[in-house]
Amino acid sequence: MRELVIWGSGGHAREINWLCEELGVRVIGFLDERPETKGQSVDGVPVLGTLTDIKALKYEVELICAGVGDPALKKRFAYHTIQSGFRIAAPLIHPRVRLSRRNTIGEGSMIFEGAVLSDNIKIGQHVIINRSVNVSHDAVIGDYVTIAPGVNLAGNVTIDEGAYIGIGASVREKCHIGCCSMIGGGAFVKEDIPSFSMAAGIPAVVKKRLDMP
Ligand SMILES: CC(=O)SCCNC(=O)CCNC(=O)[C@H](O)C(C)(C)COP(=O)(O)OP(=O)(O)OC[C@H]1O[C@@H](n2cnc3c(N)ncnc32)[C@H](O)[C@@H]1OP(=O)(O)O
Repeated sequence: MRELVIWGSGGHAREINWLCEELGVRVIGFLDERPETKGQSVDGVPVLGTLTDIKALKYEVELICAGVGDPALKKRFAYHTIQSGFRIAAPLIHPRVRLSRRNTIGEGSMIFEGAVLSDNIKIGQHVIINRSVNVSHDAVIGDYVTIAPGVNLAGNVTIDEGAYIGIGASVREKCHIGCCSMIGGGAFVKEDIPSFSMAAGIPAVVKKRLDMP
């Protein structure tokens, strides 16, 4: 049986734990940098501390770094996990996801129930595709991207590393969303969005520039 440890112990980490229950994958514990959470039990799964606390499990468990929605945090967790010599988990895909065998999905990524990913789609590492997301043909989704529930991406959309697509947003065909940008919930993106921008509304317009991490 696969055994996993999940970075994070909040709502999203708990949803991954549920996904793992559905897949028959055993979650050994959560990791959380906040010292006060160590030793707590979340949905019956222990919070183990940080990577230092699970050194003995290095060659036994796979790590999920996308246990939080924030792309920058995912990236930091992944950096430390790889530096410490732990293995990143193979993708987690809910049994009720539809996807073509011509799609590629990077390690540490996950796809939740009800998502449909049609043909020739490339998904990077540590990507979250949440429930009921529709991804159309030829999309390219970069590392650490988070796509919230109910998002619709039309054909040939490109989303660069570290972008966040808010709940229920839709993106028109061939649009490009730049690195680390955020799209507000419910938006309709009809033009390219530059990197490090927050865009929202129908149609989506850039509301503010975001700081580089
Ligand atoms: C299972 C789960 O729970 S998954 C999580 C799902 N949650 C989401 O997807 C959340 C999506 N988040 C949002 O939509 C947020 O509003 C964000 C992240 C895009 C922006 O948040 P903030 O940076 O705090 O934006 P802020 O409040 O400063 O707003 C800036 C401007 O954008 C507007 N704005 C923010 N979000 C939206 C939106 N979704 N639609 C339209 N306008 C918006 C604000 O009204 C404000 O406009 P103004 O300058 O004219 O007054």
